[in-house]
Amino acid sequence: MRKSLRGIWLVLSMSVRVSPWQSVLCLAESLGSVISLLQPLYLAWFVDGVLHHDTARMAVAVAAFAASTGLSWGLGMAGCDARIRQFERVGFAFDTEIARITASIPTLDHLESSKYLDQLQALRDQQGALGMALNNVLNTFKNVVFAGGTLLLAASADLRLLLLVLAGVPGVVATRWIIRWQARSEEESAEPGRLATHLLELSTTAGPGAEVRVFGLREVVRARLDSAVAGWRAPTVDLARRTELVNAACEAFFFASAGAVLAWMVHDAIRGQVPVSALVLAVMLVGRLQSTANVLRWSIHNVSRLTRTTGRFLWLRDYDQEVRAAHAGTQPPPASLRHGITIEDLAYAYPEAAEPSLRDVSLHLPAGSVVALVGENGAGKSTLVKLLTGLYRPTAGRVLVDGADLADLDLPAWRARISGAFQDYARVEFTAQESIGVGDLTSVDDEGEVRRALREGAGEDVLTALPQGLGTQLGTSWPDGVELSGGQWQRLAIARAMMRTDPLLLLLDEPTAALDAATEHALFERYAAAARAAGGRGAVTLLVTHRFSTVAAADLVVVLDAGRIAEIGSHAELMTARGHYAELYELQARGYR
Ligand SMILES: Nc1ncnc2c1ncn2[C@@H]1O[C@H](COP(=O)(O)OP(=O)(O)OP(=O)(O)O)[C@@H](O)[C@H]1O
Repeated sequence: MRKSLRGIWLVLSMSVRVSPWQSVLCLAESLGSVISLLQPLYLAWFVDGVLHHDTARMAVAVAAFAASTGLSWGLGMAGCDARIRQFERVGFAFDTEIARITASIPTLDHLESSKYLDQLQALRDQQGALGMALNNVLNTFKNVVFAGGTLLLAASADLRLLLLVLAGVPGVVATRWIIRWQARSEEESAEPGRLATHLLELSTTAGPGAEVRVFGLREVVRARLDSAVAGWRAPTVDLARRTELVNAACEAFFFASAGAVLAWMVHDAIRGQVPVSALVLAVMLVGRLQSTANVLRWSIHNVSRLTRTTGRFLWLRDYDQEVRAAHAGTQPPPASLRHGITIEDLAYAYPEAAEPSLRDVSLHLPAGSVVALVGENGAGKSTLVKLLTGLYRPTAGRVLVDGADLADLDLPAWRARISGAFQDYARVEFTAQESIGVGDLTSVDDEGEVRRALREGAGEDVLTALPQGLGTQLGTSWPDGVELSGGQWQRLAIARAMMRTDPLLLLLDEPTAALDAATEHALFERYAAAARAAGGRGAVTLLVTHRFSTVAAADLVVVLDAGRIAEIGSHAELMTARGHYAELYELQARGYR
């Protein structure tokens, strides 16, 4: 009940926020429905007037009927129009809010949790449902008012009609079952729905298209897609079948009961114990009571649907607030680093992962240093990089920036002092200038700065592939858009990382994987020289790479193995130690000879 009230409040307050006047106008429909309530009574008056040859009564009945019909129709039209317009606006306002919350959650963990993704999928599957929720609230209000009035009218005609309320009880009970089945069906559909979306992307987008064709995966993907779609639809089909069956049984029971009550009243009318006008009213009210029972069931149904949908929205909002509360740090980052970045007993486990991906990591990255992070695939390098940006919350331990806990720092302010190129770099399909320039929003329109960043990231060659230079639209899915190679996209990502001129931490997570070893080496030496030149700021440069030839230029090499630090020291120290690093280094060096 509390959840339903919270959901109704959420929807109504959003409606008032979107447009207070339209919200009030929406209530006109309910008023029209109250006015139309008394129409059976006017008909009964008319019949009574006919039976008693009372023309005045007949005229009053006709006038009342005509006036109430006209008024309720007019109010109904105005209210319905307002309701439709308003629920569209409210739906749009909720969609915007969902997009805003999803994009602004400060960490990434949620995007890797299946629980979160299932909730989001259910929210997306019910797209528009939050707008419809306003419709449901208004309809429920109208239905409840109408049902109450109908019951009063029925009681005034003949108390036996109230027995039909009991005949509606099985329907109400059945509605509760249907609601439960529906919630289960939505949950069961979420995961196969996500799988179907993923498989559809695999089979219809250009990126994975090559592998799908080369490996002949079309049939495999299609078969899996069929089974995912079947898994996604099965709960809905099953729900529809059960619902129809139960509804038919409830209606049959209601009409059988109504037939019995009416037969009883006809029997009494023949004996003169019930006036004919009351019988006319009763016959008309049976139909109304039946539709009242139905709309009440739908109202219960709608309120529970609304509760579920608003519940998911509120869950998302609460989650956002919870994450924000956990990152409520307000301390500004230092203007420059004097000591460096210290990692203390850091551990991190991905959501729902059985084992932590990093554990017992303690490390000091001195101010002004160039650090190389190496290790085999899955060693935990990218995870460590993301922890330094505050994209994940450590499961244990902490990161200290010149002695200040990262958790106490103002996260957006800290991120404003980081720059980087990441393994999963973004293909920003804007113009080339904007695609690079977004690395520093304050200079996005400054062509000179963008050219400088391109130069520092060794990406000038990319300009030759761009017919309109920096003004070229990127991505062939846009008019006049140009597609780039993987390496060219990556060079733009590196240039983007060069846009910020005063980062305290420069993260380069295999940004050069698509470049040849010599270019990577040259680039890294350039970064290292730039980092040393900017020594006054104490910036730390952290490079993740698999190429040991590049690593030798770093001040410090950190070797990660299965989530732990295996070795640490300068290239020379690690070579002298003749450990795992030296072994891997020589292995690669032999490969190049
Ligand atoms: N989103 C995720 N959810 C669960 N586990 C993950 C996720 N991302 C990475 N992992 C796991 O965490 C471990 C470390 O992954 P990480 O990407 O940090 O390794 P890496 O050293 O950067 O590897 P690579 O050199 O291949 O990029 C791996 O065992 C990986 O399976």
